[in-house]
Amino acid sequence: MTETMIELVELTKQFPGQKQPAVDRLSLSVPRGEIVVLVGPSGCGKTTSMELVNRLIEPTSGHIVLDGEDVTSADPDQLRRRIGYVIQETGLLPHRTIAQNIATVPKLNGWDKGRIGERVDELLGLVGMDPGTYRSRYPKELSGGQRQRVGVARAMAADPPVMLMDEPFGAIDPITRERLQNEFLRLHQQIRKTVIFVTHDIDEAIKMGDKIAVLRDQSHVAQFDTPENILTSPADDYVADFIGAGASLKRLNLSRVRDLEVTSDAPTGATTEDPAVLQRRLGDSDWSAMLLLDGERRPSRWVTAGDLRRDEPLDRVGLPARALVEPHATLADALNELITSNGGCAIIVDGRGAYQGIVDLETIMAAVRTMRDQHAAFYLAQKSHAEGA
Ligand SMILES: Nc1ncnc2c1ncn2[C@@H]1O[C@H](COP(=O)(O)OP(=O)(O)OP(=O)(O)O)[C@@H](O)[C@H]1O
Repeated sequence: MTETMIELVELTKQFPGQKQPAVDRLSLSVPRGEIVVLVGPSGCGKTTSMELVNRLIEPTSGHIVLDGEDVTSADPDQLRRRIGYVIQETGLLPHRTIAQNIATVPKLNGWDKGRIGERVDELLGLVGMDPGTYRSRYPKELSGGQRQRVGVARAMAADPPVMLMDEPFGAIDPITRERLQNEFLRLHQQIRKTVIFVTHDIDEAIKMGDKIAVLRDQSHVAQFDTPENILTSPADDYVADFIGAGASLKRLNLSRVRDLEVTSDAPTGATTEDPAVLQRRLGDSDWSAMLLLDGERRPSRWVTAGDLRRDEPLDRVGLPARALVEPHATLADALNELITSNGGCAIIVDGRGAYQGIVDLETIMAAVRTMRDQHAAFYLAQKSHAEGA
Protein backbone atom coordinates (compact mmCIF):
# COMPACT_ATOMS: atom_id res chain seq x y z
CA MET A 1 0.00 0.00 0.00
CA THR A 2 1.38 3.38 -0.98
CA GLU A 3 0.94 6.37 1.26
CA THR A 4 -0.09 8.46 -1.74
CA MET A 5 -3.56 7.59 -2.99
CA ILE A 6 -3.82 10.01 -5.89
CA GLU A 7 -0.86 11.39 -7.77
CA LEU A 8 -1.47 13.98 -10.46
CA VAL A 9 1.53 14.42 -12.71
CA GLU A 10 1.72 17.50 -14.93
CA LEU A 11 -1.98 17.14 -15.70
CA THR A 12 -3.02 19.49 -18.50
CA LYS A 13 -6.30 20.27 -20.26
CA GLN A 14 -6.40 22.43 -23.32
CA PHE A 15 -9.99 22.90 -24.51
CA PRO A 16 -10.32 23.21 -28.28
CA GLY A 17 -10.40 26.83 -29.42
CA GLN A 18 -9.02 28.22 -26.12
CA LYS A 19 -5.76 30.18 -26.14
CA GLN A 20 -4.49 28.85 -22.84
CA PRO A 21 -4.95 25.51 -21.10
CA ALA A 22 -7.74 25.54 -18.44
CA VAL A 23 -5.43 23.35 -16.34
CA ASP A 24 -1.72 23.67 -16.89
CA ARG A 25 0.69 21.00 -15.65
CA LEU A 26 -1.04 20.38 -12.32
CA SER A 27 1.03 18.12 -10.07
CA LEU A 28 -0.35 17.13 -6.70
CA SER A 29 -0.02 14.23 -4.26
CA VAL A 30 -3.07 13.35 -2.22
CA PRO A 31 -2.20 11.24 0.84
CA ARG A 32 -4.32 8.18 1.58
CA GLY A 33 -7.23 8.82 3.91
CA GLU A 34 -6.82 12.58 3.95
CA ILE A 35 -8.94 15.47 2.75
CA VAL A 36 -7.13 17.71 0.27
CA VAL A 37 -8.95 20.93 -0.57
CA LEU A 38 -8.51 22.79 -3.84
CA VAL A 39 -9.34 26.44 -3.24
CA GLY A 40 -9.10 29.32 -5.65
CA PRO A 41 -11.11 32.03 -7.38
CA SER A 42 -13.86 31.38 -9.87
CA GLY A 43 -12.59 30.14 -13.21
CA CYS A 44 -9.14 29.07 -11.97
CA GLY A 45 -9.76 25.50 -13.10
CA LYS A 46 -10.94 23.65 -10.00
CA THR A 47 -13.88 21.85 -11.60
CA THR A 48 -11.87 21.01 -14.70
CA SER A 49 -9.17 19.52 -12.46
CA MET A 50 -11.71 17.32 -10.69
CA GLU A 51 -13.25 16.20 -13.96
CA LEU A 52 -9.81 15.22 -15.15
CA VAL A 53 -9.25 13.06 -12.08
CA ASN A 54 -12.31 10.90 -12.75
CA ARG A 55 -11.91 11.29 -16.52
CA LEU A 56 -15.25 12.97 -17.15
CA ILE A 57 -13.00 14.93 -19.46
CA GLU A 58 -9.83 13.57 -20.98
CA PRO A 59 -6.48 15.20 -20.22
CA THR A 60 -4.49 16.68 -23.09
CA SER A 61 -1.33 15.48 -21.39
CA GLY A 62 -0.07 14.32 -18.03
CA HIS A 63 -0.91 11.36 -15.81
CA ILE A 64 -3.32 10.29 -13.11
CA VAL A 65 -2.01 7.63 -10.77
CA LEU A 66 -4.54 6.01 -8.46
CA ASP A 67 -3.26 3.82 -5.65
CA GLY A 68 0.01 3.23 -7.52
CA GLU A 69 -1.69 2.40 -10.84
CA ASP A 70 -1.55 4.70 -13.87
CA VAL A 71 -5.23 5.13 -14.79
CA THR A 72 -4.74 7.83 -17.44
CA SER A 73 -5.95 5.44 -20.12
CA ALA A 74 -7.92 2.95 -18.03
CA ASP A 75 -11.61 2.35 -18.83
CA PRO A 76 -13.34 5.50 -17.52
CA ASP A 77 -16.48 3.63 -16.41
CA GLN A 78 -14.44 1.21 -14.34
CA LEU A 79 -12.45 4.12 -12.93
CA ARG A 80 -15.56 6.01 -11.88
CA ARG A 81 -16.76 3.06 -9.83
CA ARG A 82 -13.67 3.54 -7.68
CA ILE A 83 -14.31 7.25 -7.29
CA GLY A 84 -17.42 8.71 -5.65
CA TYR A 85 -18.42 12.10 -7.01
CA VAL A 86 -20.49 14.70 -5.17
CA ILE A 87 -21.45 17.96 -6.87
CA GLN A 88 -23.28 21.06 -5.77
CA GLU A 89 -26.57 20.33 -7.52
CA THR A 90 -26.27 16.71 -6.30
CA GLY A 91 -27.32 15.40 -9.75
CA LEU A 92 -30.04 13.23 -8.18
CA LEU A 93 -32.42 11.77 -10.74
CA PRO A 94 -35.80 13.43 -10.09
CA HIS A 95 -37.99 10.48 -11.10
CA ARG A 96 -36.13 7.95 -9.01
CA THR A 97 -36.68 7.47 -5.30
CA ILE A 98 -33.94 8.25 -2.80
CA ALA A 99 -33.23 4.51 -2.46
CA GLN A 100 -32.98 4.09 -6.25
CA ASN A 101 -30.71 7.10 -6.53
CA ILE A 102 -28.35 5.79 -3.87
CA ALA A 103 -28.42 2.32 -5.44
CA THR A 104 -27.18 3.50 -8.87
CA VAL A 105 -23.59 2.24 -8.69
CA PRO A 106 -24.25 -0.94 -6.64
CA LYS A 107 -26.83 -1.84 -9.30
CA LEU A 108 -24.30 -1.27 -12.09
CA ASN A 109 -21.94 -3.49 -10.11
CA GLY A 110 -24.56 -6.25 -10.19
CA TRP A 111 -25.29 -6.46 -6.45
CA ASP A 112 -28.39 -8.43 -5.51
CA LYS A 113 -31.53 -6.70 -4.22
CA GLY A 114 -31.08 -7.71 -0.59
CA ARG A 115 -27.53 -6.40 -0.40
CA ILE A 116 -28.51 -3.15 -2.14
CA GLY A 117 -31.43 -2.61 0.26
CA GLU A 118 -29.20 -3.14 3.29
CA ARG A 119 -26.55 -0.82 1.92
CA VAL A 120 -29.09 1.93 1.16
CA ASP A 121 -30.42 1.82 4.71
CA GLU A 122 -26.93 1.74 6.18
CA LEU A 123 -25.90 4.78 4.14
CA LEU A 124 -29.01 6.76 4.98
CA GLY A 125 -28.25 6.06 8.63
CA LEU A 126 -24.64 7.17 8.15
CA VAL A 127 -25.68 10.54 6.74
CA GLY A 128 -28.20 11.03 9.53
CA MET A 129 -31.45 10.29 7.68
CA ASP A 130 -34.05 7.80 8.90
CA PRO A 131 -34.30 5.07 6.20
CA GLY A 132 -37.97 4.35 6.96
CA THR A 133 -38.90 7.98 6.40
CA TYR A 134 -36.79 8.82 3.38
CA ARG A 135 -36.14 5.63 1.40
CA SER A 136 -39.22 5.95 -0.80
CA ARG A 137 -39.33 9.72 -1.18
CA TYR A 138 -38.39 11.61 -4.34
CA PRO A 139 -35.64 14.26 -4.42
CA LYS A 140 -38.14 17.13 -4.68
CA GLU A 141 -39.65 16.01 -1.35
CA LEU A 142 -36.39 16.75 0.49
CA SER A 143 -34.76 19.96 1.70
CA GLY A 144 -31.57 21.18 0.04
CA GLY A 145 -29.50 19.92 2.97
CA GLN A 146 -31.14 16.50 2.84
CA ARG A 147 -30.52 16.28 -0.91
CA GLN A 148 -26.84 17.00 -0.28
CA ARG A 149 -26.74 14.23 2.33
CA VAL A 150 -28.26 11.85 -0.22
CA GLY A 151 -25.64 13.03 -2.74
CA VAL A 152 -22.91 12.06 -0.26
CA ALA A 153 -24.61 8.71 0.47
CA ARG A 154 -24.87 7.96 -3.24
CA ALA A 155 -21.19 8.74 -3.80
CA MET A 156 -20.27 6.32 -1.02
CA ALA A 157 -22.67 3.57 -2.13
CA ALA A 158 -20.16 1.13 -3.56
CA ASP A 159 -17.62 2.07 -0.90
CA PRO A 160 -15.12 3.70 -3.28
CA PRO A 161 -11.72 4.47 -1.75
CA VAL A 162 -11.76 7.98 -3.24
CA MET A 163 -14.34 10.76 -3.16
CA LEU A 164 -14.32 13.91 -5.24
CA MET A 165 -16.50 16.66 -3.81
CA ASP A 166 -17.02 19.76 -5.95
CA GLU A 167 -18.47 22.60 -3.86
CA PRO A 168 -20.77 20.03 -2.24
CA PHE A 169 -22.22 22.47 0.29
CA GLY A 170 -22.03 25.58 -1.89
CA ALA A 171 -25.71 26.25 -2.45
CA ILE A 172 -26.80 25.62 1.13
CA ASP A 173 -27.73 28.20 3.78
CA PRO A 174 -24.89 28.92 6.24
CA ILE A 175 -26.37 27.07 9.21
CA THR A 176 -27.16 23.87 7.30
CA ARG A 177 -23.82 24.18 5.58
CA GLU A 178 -21.99 24.23 8.89
CA ARG A 179 -23.96 21.21 10.03
CA LEU A 180 -23.19 19.30 6.82
CA GLN A 181 -19.50 20.17 7.12
CA ASN A 182 -19.40 18.86 10.68
CA GLU A 183 -21.34 15.75 9.76
CA PHE A 184 -18.99 15.06 6.90
CA LEU A 185 -15.92 15.51 9.11
CA ARG A 186 -17.39 13.10 11.65
CA LEU A 187 -18.18 10.62 8.90
CA HIS A 188 -14.69 11.01 7.50
CA GLN A 189 -13.21 10.06 10.87
CA GLN A 190 -15.07 6.76 10.56
CA ILE A 191 -14.61 5.99 6.89
CA ARG A 192 -11.19 7.58 6.25
CA LYS A 193 -11.62 7.87 2.52
CA THR A 194 -9.25 9.87 0.38
CA VAL A 195 -11.09 13.05 -0.54
CA ILE A 196 -10.44 15.91 -2.95
CA PHE A 197 -12.74 18.75 -1.97
CA VAL A 198 -13.24 21.88 -4.08
CA THR A 199 -14.36 25.21 -2.70
CA HIS A 200 -13.80 28.88 -3.41
CA ASP A 201 -14.30 29.68 0.28
CA ILE A 202 -11.04 29.85 2.26
CA ASP A 203 -12.89 29.37 5.57
CA GLU A 204 -14.40 26.15 4.32
CA ALA A 205 -10.96 25.08 3.05
CA ILE A 206 -9.37 25.72 6.44
CA LYS A 207 -12.08 23.82 8.22
CA MET A 208 -12.28 20.79 5.92
CA GLY A 209 -8.72 20.32 4.70
CA ASP A 210 -5.91 18.19 6.11
CA LYS A 211 -4.01 19.95 3.34
CA ILE A 212 -4.98 22.83 1.11
CA ALA A 213 -3.85 23.64 -2.41
CA VAL A 214 -4.35 27.35 -3.05
CA LEU A 215 -4.73 27.69 -6.83
CA ARG A 216 -4.13 30.56 -9.20
CA ASP A 217 -5.35 30.68 -12.79
CA GLN A 218 -4.97 27.48 -14.81
CA SER A 219 -4.78 25.45 -11.58
CA HIS A 220 -1.24 26.65 -10.91
CA VAL A 221 -0.50 25.73 -7.31
CA ALA A 222 0.43 28.84 -5.31
CA GLN A 223 0.86 26.87 -2.08
CA PHE A 224 0.18 23.30 -1.00
CA ASP A 225 0.38 22.92 2.73
CA THR A 226 -1.49 22.35 5.97
CA PRO A 227 -4.11 24.95 6.96
CA GLU A 228 -1.85 26.02 9.86
CA ASN A 229 1.11 26.73 7.61
CA ILE A 230 -0.98 28.51 5.02
CA LEU A 231 -2.42 30.81 7.67
CA THR A 232 0.81 31.43 9.56
CA SER A 233 3.21 31.59 6.62
CA PRO A 234 1.51 32.28 3.31
CA ALA A 235 3.94 31.59 0.45
CA ASP A 236 3.41 34.94 -1.27
CA ASP A 237 1.15 37.98 -1.57
CA TYR A 238 -1.34 36.07 -3.69
CA VAL A 239 -1.95 33.54 -0.90
CA ALA A 240 -1.92 36.25 1.78
CA ASP A 241 -4.54 38.22 -0.20
CA PHE A 242 -6.60 35.12 -0.68
CA ILE A 243 -6.65 34.41 3.07
CA GLY A 244 -7.66 38.03 3.47
CA ALA A 245 -7.88 40.03 6.62
CA GLY A 246 -8.59 38.46 9.96
CA ALA A 247 -6.17 35.54 9.73
CA SER A 248 -6.10 35.30 13.52
CA LEU A 249 -9.87 35.04 13.68
CA LYS A 250 -9.70 32.40 10.97
CA ARG A 251 -7.40 30.43 13.23
CA LEU A 252 -10.44 29.73 15.38
CA ASN A 253 -11.42 27.54 12.45
CA LEU A 254 -8.28 25.49 12.92
CA SER A 255 -8.83 24.35 16.46
CA ARG A 256 -11.58 22.00 17.30
CA VAL A 257 -13.55 21.56 20.45
CA ARG A 258 -11.93 18.15 21.00
CA ASP A 259 -8.47 19.80 21.01
CA LEU A 260 -9.29 22.11 23.92
CA GLU A 261 -7.05 21.45 26.87
CA VAL A 262 -9.53 22.83 29.33
CA THR A 263 -13.27 22.54 29.19
CA SER A 264 -15.68 23.19 32.03
CA ASP A 265 -18.10 20.79 33.56
CA ALA A 266 -21.48 22.18 34.56
CA PRO A 267 -23.40 20.61 37.43
CA THR A 268 -25.88 18.18 35.91
CA GLY A 269 -28.97 16.37 37.05
CA ALA A 270 -31.75 14.21 35.67
CA THR A 271 -35.28 15.47 35.13
CA THR A 272 -36.40 12.46 37.20
CA GLU A 273 -34.38 13.41 40.29
CA ASP A 274 -35.79 15.04 43.40
CA PRO A 275 -35.62 18.86 43.00
CA ALA A 276 -34.33 19.19 46.61
CA VAL A 277 -31.36 16.93 45.79
CA LEU A 278 -30.71 18.94 42.62
CA GLN A 279 -30.86 22.21 44.58
CA ARG A 280 -28.20 20.95 47.00
CA ARG A 281 -25.98 19.84 44.13
CA LEU A 282 -26.32 23.21 42.43
CA GLY A 283 -25.68 24.99 45.74
CA ASP A 284 -22.46 23.01 46.22
CA SER A 285 -21.17 24.17 42.83
CA ASP A 286 -20.14 27.67 41.90
CA TRP A 287 -22.60 27.75 39.01
CA SER A 288 -25.83 29.75 38.97
CA ALA A 289 -27.63 27.18 36.83
CA MET A 290 -27.49 23.46 36.32
CA LEU A 291 -27.98 21.39 33.18
CA LEU A 292 -30.76 18.84 33.24
CA LEU A 293 -30.20 15.73 31.13
CA ASP A 294 -32.81 13.32 29.81
CA GLY A 295 -32.71 9.53 30.14
CA GLU A 296 -30.15 9.30 27.31
CA ARG A 297 -27.95 11.94 28.97
CA ARG A 298 -28.93 14.46 26.30
CA PRO A 299 -29.05 18.09 27.48
CA SER A 300 -32.61 19.18 28.06
CA ARG A 301 -32.84 22.42 30.11
CA TRP A 302 -30.84 24.93 32.09
CA VAL A 303 -32.43 25.52 35.51
CA THR A 304 -31.56 27.92 38.33
CA ALA A 305 -32.12 27.36 42.07
CA GLY A 306 -35.28 29.48 41.71
CA ASP A 307 -36.58 27.21 38.94
CA LEU A 308 -35.92 24.16 41.11
CA ARG A 309 -37.91 25.64 44.00
CA ARG A 310 -40.97 26.10 41.82
CA ASP A 311 -43.52 23.38 42.09
CA GLU A 312 -43.56 22.61 38.39
CA PRO A 313 -42.47 19.65 36.29
CA LEU A 314 -38.73 19.92 35.64
CA ASP A 315 -39.10 19.58 31.91
CA ARG A 316 -41.03 22.83 31.81
CA VAL A 317 -39.01 25.18 34.02
CA GLY A 318 -35.86 27.07 33.07
CA LEU A 319 -34.62 27.53 29.55
CA PRO A 320 -34.10 24.98 26.80
CA ALA A 321 -30.51 23.78 26.48
CA ARG A 322 -29.39 25.07 23.08
CA ALA A 323 -25.96 25.70 21.54
CA LEU A 324 -24.94 22.06 21.21
CA VAL A 325 -21.59 21.41 19.58
CA GLU A 326 -19.87 18.16 18.75
CA PRO A 327 -16.16 17.51 19.38
CA HIS A 328 -15.47 18.04 15.65
CA ALA A 329 -16.89 21.55 15.72
CA THR A 330 -14.34 24.31 15.33
CA LEU A 331 -13.84 26.96 17.97
CA ALA A 332 -15.39 29.41 15.49
CA ASP A 333 -18.55 27.28 15.48
CA ALA A 334 -18.49 27.04 19.28
CA LEU A 335 -18.03 30.80 19.63
CA ASN A 336 -20.89 31.39 17.25
CA GLU A 337 -23.12 29.06 19.22
CA LEU A 338 -22.27 30.40 22.63
CA ILE A 339 -22.87 34.00 21.62
CA THR A 340 -26.44 33.15 20.73
CA SER A 341 -27.02 30.63 23.53
CA ASN A 342 -29.16 30.93 26.63
CA GLY A 343 -26.48 30.17 29.18
CA GLY A 344 -23.46 32.00 27.69
CA CYS A 345 -21.80 28.71 26.91
CA ALA A 346 -21.92 25.97 24.31
CA ILE A 347 -22.65 22.41 25.39
CA ILE A 348 -20.42 19.66 24.04
CA VAL A 349 -22.27 16.49 23.05
CA ASP A 350 -21.06 13.28 21.44
CA GLY A 351 -22.37 11.82 18.18
CA ARG A 352 -25.43 10.43 19.96
CA GLY A 353 -26.19 13.78 21.57
CA ALA A 354 -25.03 12.78 25.08
CA TYR A 355 -23.54 15.48 27.31
CA GLN A 356 -19.73 15.75 27.45
CA GLY A 357 -18.85 19.17 28.85
CA ILE A 358 -19.06 22.90 28.37
CA VAL A 359 -17.20 25.50 26.30
CA ASP A 360 -17.42 29.04 27.58
CA LEU A 361 -15.87 32.32 26.56
CA GLU A 362 -12.92 31.92 28.96
CA THR A 363 -12.10 28.54 27.42
CA ILE A 364 -12.03 30.07 23.95
CA MET A 365 -10.01 33.08 25.11
CA ALA A 366 -7.46 30.74 26.69
CA ALA A 367 -7.16 28.85 23.39
CA VAL A 368 -6.75 32.12 21.47
CA ARG A 369 -3.98 33.21 23.86
CA THR A 370 -2.16 29.91 23.32
CA MET A 371 -2.44 30.32 19.54
CA ARG A 372 -1.16 33.89 19.78
CA ASP A 373 1.83 32.77 21.83
CA GLN A 374 2.61 29.98 19.38
CA HIS A 375 2.25 32.42 16.51
CA ALA A 376 4.65 34.87 18.17
CA ALA A 377 7.13 32.07 18.86
CA PHE A 378 6.92 31.00 15.22
CA TYR A 379 7.72 34.49 13.95
CA LEU A 380 10.53 35.00 16.45
CA ALA A 381 12.06 31.72 15.34
CA GLN A 382 11.72 32.73 11.68
CA LYS A 383 13.21 36.15 12.38
CA SER A 384 16.24 34.80 14.25
CA HIS A 385 16.72 32.23 11.48
CA ALA A 386 16.66 35.05 8.87
CA GLU A 387 19.03 37.19 10.94
CA GLY A 388 21.40 34.28 11.47
CA ALA A 389 21.45 33.46 7.75
N1 LIG B 1 -15.92 22.70 -21.87
C1 LIG B 1 -15.16 23.81 -21.87
N2 LIG B 1 -14.75 24.39 -23.02
C2 LIG B 1 -13.99 25.49 -23.01
N3 LIG B 1 -13.55 26.10 -21.90
C3 LIG B 1 -13.92 25.59 -20.72
C4 LIG B 1 -14.75 24.42 -20.62
N4 LIG B 1 -14.94 24.14 -19.31
C5 LIG B 1 -14.28 25.10 -18.62
N5 LIG B 1 -13.67 25.97 -19.45
C6 LIG B 1 -12.83 27.11 -19.05
O1 LIG B 1 -11.79 26.63 -18.22
C7 LIG B 1 -11.52 27.55 -17.17
C8 LIG B 1 -11.64 26.83 -15.83
O2 LIG B 1 -13.00 26.50 -15.58
P1 LIG B 1 -13.46 25.69 -14.28
O3 LIG B 1 -14.92 25.45 -14.37
O4 LIG B 1 -12.59 24.52 -14.11
O5 LIG B 1 -13.13 26.75 -13.13
P2 LIG B 1 -13.52 26.73 -11.59
O6 LIG B 1 -12.31 27.10 -10.84
O7 LIG B 1 -14.16 25.43 -11.26
O8 LIG B 1 -14.58 27.90 -11.52
P3 LIG B 1 -15.89 28.09 -10.56
O9 LIG B 1 -15.36 28.26 -9.17
O10 LIG B 1 -16.48 29.34 -11.12
O11 LIG B 1 -16.73 26.87 -10.76
C9 LIG B 1 -12.50 28.69 -17.34
O12 LIG B 1 -11.83 29.74 -17.99
C10 LIG B 1 -13.57 28.11 -18.21
O13 LIG B 1 -14.18 29.10 -18.99
